[in-house]
Amino acid sequence: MEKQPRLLCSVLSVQRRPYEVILNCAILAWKETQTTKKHTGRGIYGAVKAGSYYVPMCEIISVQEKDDESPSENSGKWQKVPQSPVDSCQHAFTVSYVERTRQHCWRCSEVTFHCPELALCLLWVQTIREQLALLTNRPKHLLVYINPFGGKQRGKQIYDHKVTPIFSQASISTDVIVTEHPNHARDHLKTEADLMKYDGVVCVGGDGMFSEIVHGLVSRTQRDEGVDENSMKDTLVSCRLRIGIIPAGSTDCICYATVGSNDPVTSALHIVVGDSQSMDVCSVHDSDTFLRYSVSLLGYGFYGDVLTDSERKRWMGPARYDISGVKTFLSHRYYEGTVSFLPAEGNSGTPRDKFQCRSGCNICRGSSSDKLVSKDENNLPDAERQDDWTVIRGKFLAINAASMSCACPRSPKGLSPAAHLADGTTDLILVRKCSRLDFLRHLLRHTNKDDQFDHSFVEVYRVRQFHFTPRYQDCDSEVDLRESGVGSKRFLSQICREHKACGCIQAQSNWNCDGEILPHSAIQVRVHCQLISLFARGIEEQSVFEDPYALCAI
Ligand SMILES: Nc1ncnc2c1ncn2[C@@H]1O[C@H](COP(=O)(O)OP(=O)(O)OP(=O)(O)O)[C@@H](O)[C@H]1O
Repeated sequence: MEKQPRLLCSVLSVQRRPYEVILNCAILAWKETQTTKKHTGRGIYGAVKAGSYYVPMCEIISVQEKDDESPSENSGKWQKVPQSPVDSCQHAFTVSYVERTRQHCWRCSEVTFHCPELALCLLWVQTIREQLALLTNRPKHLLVYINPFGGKQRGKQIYDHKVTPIFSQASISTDVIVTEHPNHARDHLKTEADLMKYDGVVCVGGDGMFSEIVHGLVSRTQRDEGVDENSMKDTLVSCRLRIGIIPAGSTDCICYATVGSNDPVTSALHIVVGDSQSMDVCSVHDSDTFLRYSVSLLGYGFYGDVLTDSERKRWMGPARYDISGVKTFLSHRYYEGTVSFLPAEGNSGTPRDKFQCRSGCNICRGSSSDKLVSKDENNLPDAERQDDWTVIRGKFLAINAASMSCACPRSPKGLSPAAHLADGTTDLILVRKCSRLDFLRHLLRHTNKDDQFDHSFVEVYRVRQFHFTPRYQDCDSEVDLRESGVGSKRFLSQICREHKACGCIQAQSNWNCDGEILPHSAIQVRVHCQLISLFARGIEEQSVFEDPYALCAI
């Protein structure tokens, strides 16, 4: 970090002890002037030095003058007579800032500085406010959608009690819409919302609610920019507004991946400080028809079947996922088809890398130029591009595309631990037909720390685009069928598809698209690099901070 010139330096008191307080445009630091052996201060930013503390300017939430606490006003009680100049500091200001606690959670903390004179107190308040005003990435006006029925139906309560006080402390104004039906937020964003008024859109709910916001905002942006969503070849335009998620759902997978926890206060603070985390979005098409966007997981076979079955058991509540999971596992259905994909080349790493996507990830940072690359790809003749495609045919128990690790408390490392949030790729995981025991071994790897992909029947590829065609929609395979004399089998499975009640094995599954059923088998998927941006900063590593005093030019 570069040394910054001091803006202010004074001796002020904190909890009746004198501190040298320094402000520059990057940090506010305070160091005890008389450290005693007994007192071992804890740096707010981790262990700095005993009695030394600092907060980066970008993590200060607000500064307020504190009411005068002169002894004469506290009448009727015994008062301590001021012994030293520190005791006589009657003017004070309070700085609210972000403090890190356990498991990537943030809290709003405060420190009050007492000043000997009013003029000095006002100077500190004014100077800190001027510095905060220079942080132009902070939102001032937000559009908020609350799903009152997400998760445990506590969305409104969470917003009113935990988020509103933080937004008002940071002087953020809001327009709040409590949704009245599914897709209310999506449709409002798509057609009605006056987006120019806002610096961001916030959803209070779970992953389903976030998906609504993504669909509304991305579709609206393409419409405003004259981009045809139905055309696979068109490069989509990135959204101007950042999205904030206040977790109030049942899984909150996106919050875990982008913030590291599902704590509403932490998410509110990431919004207040104006964090920014880009994210890739996959568009899913069936020929020239746009179907959906996906940001986390596209799953065919096992995960498609679990979701389809669990939807029929909604009345069971969250237990339905476990019951459908066991049922689907026991049915051990596999699906035939053709997967073709365009592998990611360049510096994109591999799905088997040991390092994970974390705050400030170099691979994601280096990928921002991929937006331009993918534009150029559009200009290549089709024949040239097809040479780069890889085609795999087979029988699969599961075909998954993870655009992020998909880590959550149930699967601490996720489906693809090394997947990146914003590198313009998705990790395509093919689980070929194997025994039930082997498939169980594979599923168990989602819950432990062993290599997910270290099985002979599992293949993984980092890709920019992929297509899937189920066998009976695949023209080539008709030839295979005739040759192998199983035409009657095809005829039967067609009957079964049309008459599901017969209970025999279905030839096709559905796609699970970020937890929503996509009733299509043949799809074409393209990753759009960094199409959206969230009020988040990725999962932070524990870092060693420098001595703040070394950062202030004397
Ligand atoms: N007012 C509403 N009434 C009924 N459904 C709604 C309403 N508003 C939004 N929804 C729908 O509720 C669905 C689920 O919401 P949400 O994602 O907030 O919670 P969840 O499903 O419990 O959490 P998660 O998606 O994390 O598992 C969303 O797909 C959304 O479209």
